Amino acid sequence: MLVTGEFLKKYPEVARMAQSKGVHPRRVAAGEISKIWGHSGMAHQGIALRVGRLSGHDGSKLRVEDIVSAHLSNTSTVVLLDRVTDINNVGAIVRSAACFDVDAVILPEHHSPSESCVITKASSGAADIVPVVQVGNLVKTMEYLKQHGYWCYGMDAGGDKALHEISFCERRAIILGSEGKGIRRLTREHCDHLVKIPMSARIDSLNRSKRLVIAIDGPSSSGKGTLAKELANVLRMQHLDTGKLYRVFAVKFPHKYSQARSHEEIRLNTEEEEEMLAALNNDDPGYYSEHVGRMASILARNSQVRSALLPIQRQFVLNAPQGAVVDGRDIASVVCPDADVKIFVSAYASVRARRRFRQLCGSNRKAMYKTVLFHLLHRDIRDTCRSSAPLVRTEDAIYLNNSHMQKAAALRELVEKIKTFL
Ligand SMILES: Nc1ncnc2c1ncn2[C@@H]1O[C@H](COP(=O)(O)OP(=O)(O)O)[C@@H](O)[C@H]1O
Ligand SMILES: Nc1ccn([C@H]2C[C@H](O)[C@@H](COP(=O)(O)OP(=O)(O)O)O2)c(=O)n1
Repeated sequence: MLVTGEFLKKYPEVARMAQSKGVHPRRVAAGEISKIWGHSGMAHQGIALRVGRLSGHDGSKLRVEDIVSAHLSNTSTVVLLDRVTDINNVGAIVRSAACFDVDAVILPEHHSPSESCVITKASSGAADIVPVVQVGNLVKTMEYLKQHGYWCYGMDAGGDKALHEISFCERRAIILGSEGKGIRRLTREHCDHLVKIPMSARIDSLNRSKRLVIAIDGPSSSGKGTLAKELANVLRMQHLDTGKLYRVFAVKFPHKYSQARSHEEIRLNTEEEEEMLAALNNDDPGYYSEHVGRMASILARNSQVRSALLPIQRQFVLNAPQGAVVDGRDIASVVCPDADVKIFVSAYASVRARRRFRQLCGSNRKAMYKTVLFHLLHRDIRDTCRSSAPLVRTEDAIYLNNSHMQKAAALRELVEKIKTFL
């Protein structure tokens, strides 16, 4: 044991305890400990103790099998780190794991801080409470855990469920990804669930004081609705899904369209407008069917319909005290031409069709990829080639093609760009 004079003055009892165990502290200068320690990014507090390797019950290196067999018949939580490279983060996770009664923290041998002494130090000793196990292959470890009754939950900003919506199984493996990049693709594919933590923490970092209007346009299934919703969430703004407004119109007031003579104004009275606005908060899956989407796209070609819906959209934006994120087809060009930020979101048609196909399968609706692609291409043509307020990319719009981006990455990129407008 090496200790500095300062440490001894502050904690004389530590030296007494060590001596009672047969360990004799040697007094050294702080620099000597720094030299032995060798990790310039991490300070020491004036004491160093050389110990044997962190080990399992039989003195060998601890393995995942040991953890599993020690918790065969009961509830168990293990945490897996997928390339978390920052030692301070590893330390903080091990400390949290000790607080939450986690049975082990598992990390890959490569691409993780490997020296047990560093992990012990960074975790402020919590690594003595929670076993830290290093494995050769994280995915194989997940498979092994699954065979032994564990469910794998990947923490991913693009996850489908929020943390508070998940009821965890009794035996669970929580997978945390690396700083910035998150969980790797293969690891993610082996997760049973992807869970996100609602992102309110980012709001402060954006430090927003200005009222903003953000216009987002893009073709069907480009992800504009998902991005608009998340942005509104992050920026604490109202979200207006104008496509939904057209869908609601197609469901509730198709007769207004069919009965209107050409060039006759379509009128919606106050109650009808309120009914439409109320329906925006109605999550009835009927509104999202392919049939209603097609109807909406057909009605949306008509300039009388567009004129009837325009004041509702503009009023919504005017009434939003913190501003609004509005998504649709003609937002930057017609609804909010003075928007502070304009964004055009796109993705290749095949990618969009796959997303829509998955969405339909996920909501238990019958779908064939080819049919979905066919309808989507038709919708693209209708929405971009119509004479009244077609889908266009305005010159001043930020362009985002998210074909090869996860939802979280696309959101991150937009947040970074929007920061420059704050
Ligand atoms: N970057 C992305 N990667 C994978 N799937 C995505 C991405 N963005 C959106 N999705 C999914 O694609 C589907 C359509 O997205 P949505 O936001 O509704 O598109 P839009 O509003 O442009 O029609 C949804 O199921 C959504 O979860
Ligand atoms: N601002 C808008 C929003 C939607 N529309 C039309 C065109 C779209 O095909 C339909 C349905 O829009 P919606 O955004 O719900 O469709 P997708 O979710 O992108 O498939 O409404 C429009 O013309 N102008």
